[in-house]
Amino acid sequence: MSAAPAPLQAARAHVLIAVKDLRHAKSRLGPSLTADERAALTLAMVQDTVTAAFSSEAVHAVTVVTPDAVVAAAAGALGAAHFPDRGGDDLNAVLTAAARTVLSGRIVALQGDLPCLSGPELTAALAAARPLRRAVVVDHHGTGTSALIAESHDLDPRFGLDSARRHIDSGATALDGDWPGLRLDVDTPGDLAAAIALGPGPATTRALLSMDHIGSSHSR
Ligand SMILES: Nc1nc2c(ncn2[C@@H]2O[C@H](COP(=O)(O)OP(=O)(O)OP(=O)(O)O)[C@@H](O)[C@H]2O)c(=O)[nH]1
Ligand SMILES: C=C(OP(=O)(O)O)C(=O)O
Repeated sequence: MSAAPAPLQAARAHVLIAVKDLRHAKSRLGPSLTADERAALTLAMVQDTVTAAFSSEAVHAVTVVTPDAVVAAAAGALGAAHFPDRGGDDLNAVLTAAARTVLSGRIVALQGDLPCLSGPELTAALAAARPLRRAVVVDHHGTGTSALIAESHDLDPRFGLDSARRHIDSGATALDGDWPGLRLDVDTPGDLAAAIALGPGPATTRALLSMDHIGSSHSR
């Protein structure tokens, strides 16, 4: 990625993607996958999410917030920076700390399990959020958060149960764009089936193809 001139770079967003230790991630996919498959799929979805984020012209940097060296290395190979999470803090505390290390500008706290995300979707969401102090992209279930967008000092992340409601109740405006890939976070076997139907990115497609009991002939 070539460096943008400073004013343009300042107008673009910094994406933060939190990912927990791969051994513990995506436990709700547990019944249909082995532990190794779950880790491989989690990593592949992070890779597709990072790749899609970098393909958005409204993004100038991506940082993964993670204690996992494998995630940090794989995201680093795609150009992402690493903010180490040494444990002891919850997700929202570690996201707040990461956002504060980015001194100014727009932050997108983005889920890392968006295998169908496209760059144009993220560009459109960031454009819709531009006039707003704080904005939320509600996930496909209507209860969770795919993305929280705000200035770095003002992120106030409230991820977790019913986070869409808690972001809205704390002042974030829900964006209403038609962004199926941005909204489709994969936590359950049903979400995974929906992602396979929509068309996951290449890393996720490759991971699924290696799991012949799930299998996928779908790719973008
Ligand atoms: N760095 C970091 N990321 C976290 C932490 N807790 C959760 N996350 C990430 O935040 C996102 C939402 O977290 P969860 O829904 O709790 O976890 P998940 O791995 O997606 O799914 P489940 O294990 O099925 O709950 C996921 O990308 C997680 O990897 C944490 O303590 N530190
Ligand atoms: C933590 C959240 O995500 P998930 O859908 O992975 O539970 C959330 O939506 O706030």
